Amino acid sequence: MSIAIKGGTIVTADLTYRADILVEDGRIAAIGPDLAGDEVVDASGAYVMPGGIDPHTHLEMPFMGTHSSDDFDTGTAAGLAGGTTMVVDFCLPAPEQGLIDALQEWHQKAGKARSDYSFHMAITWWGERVFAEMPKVVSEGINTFKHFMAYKGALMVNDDEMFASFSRCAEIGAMPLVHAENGDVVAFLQQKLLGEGNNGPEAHGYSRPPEVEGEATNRAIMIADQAGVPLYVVHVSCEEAHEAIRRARAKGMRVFGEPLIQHLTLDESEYQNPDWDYAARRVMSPPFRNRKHQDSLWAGLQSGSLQVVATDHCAFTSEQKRFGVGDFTKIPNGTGGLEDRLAVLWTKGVNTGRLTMNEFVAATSTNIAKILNIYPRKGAILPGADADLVVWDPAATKTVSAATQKSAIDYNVFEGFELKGLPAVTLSRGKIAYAKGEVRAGTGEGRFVERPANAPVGKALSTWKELTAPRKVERSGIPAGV
Ligand SMILES: NC(=O)NCCC(=O)O
Ligand SMILES: [Zn+2]
Ligand SMILES: [Zn+2]
Repeated sequence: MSIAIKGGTIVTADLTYRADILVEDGRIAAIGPDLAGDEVVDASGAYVMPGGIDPHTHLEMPFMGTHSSDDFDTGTAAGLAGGTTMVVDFCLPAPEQGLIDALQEWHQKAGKARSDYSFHMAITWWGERVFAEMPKVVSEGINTFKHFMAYKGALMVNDDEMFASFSRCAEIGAMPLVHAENGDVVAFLQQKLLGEGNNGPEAHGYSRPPEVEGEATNRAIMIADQAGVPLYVVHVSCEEAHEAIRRARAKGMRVFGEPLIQHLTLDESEYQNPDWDYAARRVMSPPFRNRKHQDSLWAGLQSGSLQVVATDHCAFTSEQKRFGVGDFTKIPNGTGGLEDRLAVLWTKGVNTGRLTMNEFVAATSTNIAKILNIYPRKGAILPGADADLVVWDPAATKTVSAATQKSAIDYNVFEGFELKGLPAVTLSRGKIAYAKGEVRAGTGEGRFVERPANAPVGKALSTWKELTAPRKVERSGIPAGV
């Protein structure tokens, strides 16, 4: 069965033009005028863009004594309703657990996905087994390895482990990711604040100042450079971290930065709310920052020093957040955003003139497809690409409300936001997955997307590192005794 998307304006990362799209067998079969299909999607007055790719989600994540409440079913339903057609989640091996064993567990969980998905593999401990299994992970279609520099005593890895893992990534054509916060300093500040009686959600922000993020980002960049591998910094929230990335890129280093839609649009005043639940629902790491940091992140997207807008969707209910009453360090860290990422970025970015429509597509889809080495299968509107598309109605409006969301939790951090520009129809591999407010893709219809190793930037960097590696100077006529 074929579908013709007719009358719309195609918006990609580099072009805006009027054309129809014919979709057949899950792929884009043709782009041009007057195309016909078995079914027609009317896109007049709308933009047709590559479906969003969210490279940072935690669905059914085991964390802080509980599991995040959106699983691959509700999480990907929320994504499709918001125009996101692929998520990349994090596979988290338990202490001493093998990577391949953990991967099997994550494949099991993701069997419920309604949209396509992939995984990053987290390095949560270090040893012979992890070293040996990393290439197997790559042969299973995963080319990224995540390192937490925070969450001391849980997910955190130390510098020597990071250097060993980054070096292994360089050997096997993979790319490391980092959650960059100095976990030792955060752990110290948490205890200090608690000791001083500062136990509410606002103390979460005080315990993770921008400096700890900036320091860790600089450190990760240095370690990646010494290991000879590109680096992707997740949830960049502040000028200090952005500055480190900007400086590294200006020196020719291959470093990518990912701000979140939450950090771009919500600020630290949220933690001062007198309602404990309200503030706790917004506890995530890094925490929300002030206006100066938000302006820095927007400028990074505009200038190209930051490339991707993600969500870090890790949704806990109010009841789960209450684990931390009396001790902010026990509030499960994480917020939602999958359903609203595109519409909030459009409203606050495109409608305000901060971003062009093409920059919007780059930041929500195309750039990450290139970084993760799945372009142009994903992130493109080209013949042969997967027909993951969103028909975007720039005139549609809504007020964000937890009461109408697809996510399983009982609140929304964007509650009350007035959005203009919404998905009308989302297609996932050529099928209508969302239309008229209803998710049509069924549980389990999503597919795992394999991501090959040796992405172009990684290959270029290893060529350069090899060319410029230290070489012994061969000398003749060396005087005796020297
Ligand atoms: N970000 C957050 O607070 N929770 C999810 C885990 C992580 O990404 O650090
Ligand atoms: Zn993180
Ligand atoms: Zn995360």
